[in-house]
Amino acid sequence: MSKQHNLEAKRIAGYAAAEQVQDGMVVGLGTGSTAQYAIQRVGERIQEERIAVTGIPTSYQSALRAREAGILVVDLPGVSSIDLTIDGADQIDARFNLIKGGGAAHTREKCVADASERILIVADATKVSECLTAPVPVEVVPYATVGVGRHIRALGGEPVIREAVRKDGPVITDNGNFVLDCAFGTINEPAALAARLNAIPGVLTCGLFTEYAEKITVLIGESEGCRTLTRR
Ligand SMILES: O=C[C@H](O)[C@H](O)[C@H](O)COP(=O)(O)O
Repeated sequence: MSKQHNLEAKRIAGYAAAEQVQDGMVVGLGTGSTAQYAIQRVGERIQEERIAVTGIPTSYQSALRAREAGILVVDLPGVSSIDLTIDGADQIDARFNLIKGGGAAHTREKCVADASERILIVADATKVSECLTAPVPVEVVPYATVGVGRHIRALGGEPVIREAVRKDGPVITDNGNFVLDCAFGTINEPAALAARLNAIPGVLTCGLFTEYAEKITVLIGESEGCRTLTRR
């Protein structure tokens, strides 16, 4: 898939998800290039249809984009529940386990997912895979980085500290932490791995989302339109 086709697929998925937002909803706003299209389209619908939407951002990126789009933004502690969250993913398996955190936002994304009644995952077709195989982002308290790396190697992973692109040194998350990208090869038991990773002292959250399949709908953008994926 060319970069242009890929962006168009993301736009189609993001826009389709935004159409599911209804007047009066509290909506979780995901992070990343696909979720940004949904934010943009929700903003347009607020202008065009005069619907009332309260947006709950999952990152500074989504808070800023939502503000630009004219969406009223409230932080997560300001609401008791979220009607619908629209978010992207780095990989989606056949059972709707996810790998998230390519944008280092997975901790807040998981908090928002947890508070949500329904979750729309928007992606292009390259994100769909029978099993999870992509590196797992793990948010780590900087003080604990070396020890966490040792635990991850003992679990069979190969951790790499994520480097910033336009700054020397590590990526710093919105929570002030580092991210270790951890390659495990094919992940046969994602829930068990997530539990082990999340139990390491100094780990804030790993990017494996394994507990939300029941409330997830996956929308895949394609040149002919948007396809809803069936969970197996
Ligand atoms: O931390 C970032 C998020 O989990 C993103 O939703 C994920 O990385 C997908 O991003 P994109 O839509 O840009 O591929």
